[in-house]
Amino acid sequence: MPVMDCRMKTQENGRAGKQRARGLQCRSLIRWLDTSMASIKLGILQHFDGTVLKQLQPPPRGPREMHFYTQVFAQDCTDPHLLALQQHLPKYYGTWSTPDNPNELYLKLEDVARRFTCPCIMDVKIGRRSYDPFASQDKREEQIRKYPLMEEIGFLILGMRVYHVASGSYTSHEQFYGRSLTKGTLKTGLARFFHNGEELRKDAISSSIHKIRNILRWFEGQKQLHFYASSLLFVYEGSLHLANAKNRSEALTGQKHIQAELENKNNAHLTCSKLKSSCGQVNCSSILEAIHYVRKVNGFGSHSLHHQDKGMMAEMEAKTNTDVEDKSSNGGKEEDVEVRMIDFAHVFPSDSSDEGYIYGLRSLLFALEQILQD
Ligand SMILES: Nc1ncnc2c1ncn2[C@@H]1O[C@H](COP(=O)(O)OP(=O)(O)OP(=O)(O)O)[C@@H](O)[C@H]1O
Ligand SMILES: O=P(O)(O)O[C@@H]1[C@H](O)[C@H](O)[C@@H](OP(=O)(O)O)[C@H](OP(=O)(O)O)[C@H]1O
Repeated sequence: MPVMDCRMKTQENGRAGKQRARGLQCRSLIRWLDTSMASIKLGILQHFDGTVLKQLQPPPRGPREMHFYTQVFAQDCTDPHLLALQQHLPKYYGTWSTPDNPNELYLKLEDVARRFTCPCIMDVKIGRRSYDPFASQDKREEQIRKYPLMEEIGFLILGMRVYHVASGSYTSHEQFYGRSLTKGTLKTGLARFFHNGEELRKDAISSSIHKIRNILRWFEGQKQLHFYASSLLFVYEGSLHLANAKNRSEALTGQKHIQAELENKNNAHLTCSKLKSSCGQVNCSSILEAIHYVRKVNGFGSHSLHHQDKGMMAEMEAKTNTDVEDKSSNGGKEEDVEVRMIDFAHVFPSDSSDEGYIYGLRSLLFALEQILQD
């Protein structure tokens, strides 16, 4: 995989174009991996300590998202709804920046795909409207034009990447794929995410349904927040033999790996160890193929992160233990899949149920249940 020094080799409307627009400039410490996935909406900066970095968007979006994560993961948070919401989000480890540009902030988040060896990933925007109540008329029209069926269907596939077992490679679909789906083709379009070229991964569908139902329950029980243009991130293990045997052993080795990385925090020569260790097969690269890398060097990004890293280790440990316990109590099904809420640039306080998001979740559930039945 050729590594290019920050040459944005992608379409301007893709992820890299956006990052550039947001001012992510070439620095000797940040590299861009050349990849055919570049135009697909499945990318984010990754830190070598196992977290991902989401650059703060320009105001009001970025500060709003940061405020949301800060509120939900506040140490003194006692709000039962917010506490219950934590399990459905990537964990938040505060903000991050480089010493040479302390004003350029990133949200430091748990990498939801990290524990998977051959992660199949799908990003689905949820809700009947993908613009918030304060959006300009132009913005509304632009969003509606992109997917006029959003109101009726309640969700939109923004991108997916599926591991095909026979070829040992991935197939990808970018945003235009989701936008092309109609009520008539929606189920087939969605089912493609769960088809590995040989069989439909009904286990992954069932686990996803279970997780979506939990998120739906949270939404049905709360009246304080409304989410617009927010997504669900789906991840399941694409490698079949790993999917069966993975949880117990890999959770433990993954934990050891993170520990080793954190211990080597000041090692200037740390390279793509995650890539090598998490994905042994040549064609079986992880989400890392579609993302930027942050190379760790002395002092790079280590300021004010020490306690967060420790916190992360403790949480990883707890998570690992939970994984093992959950696996023994339910056969491991739900733990084979991640369904997490992401992208909170348009979350607003309210005093009513979020009917738009609830509609989207029910619609998505209905489609997945239909796929299983069919
Ligand atoms: N915590 C995470 N773990 C793993 N991958 C993530 C995580 N958060 C985001 N991603 C990946 O990064 C992509 C972009 O994330 P996100 O939607 O939050 O960014 P964004 O810039 O707000 O996107 P947009 O505004 O275009 O919808 C997601 O589609 C997903 O593939
Ligand atoms: O999928 P695409 O075609 O890339 O479209 C983008 C997508 O709808 C984002 O969700 C939206 O950001 P918000 O949800 O934050 O509005 C962005 O708005 P923008 O063009 O105003 O950045 C759109 O361009």
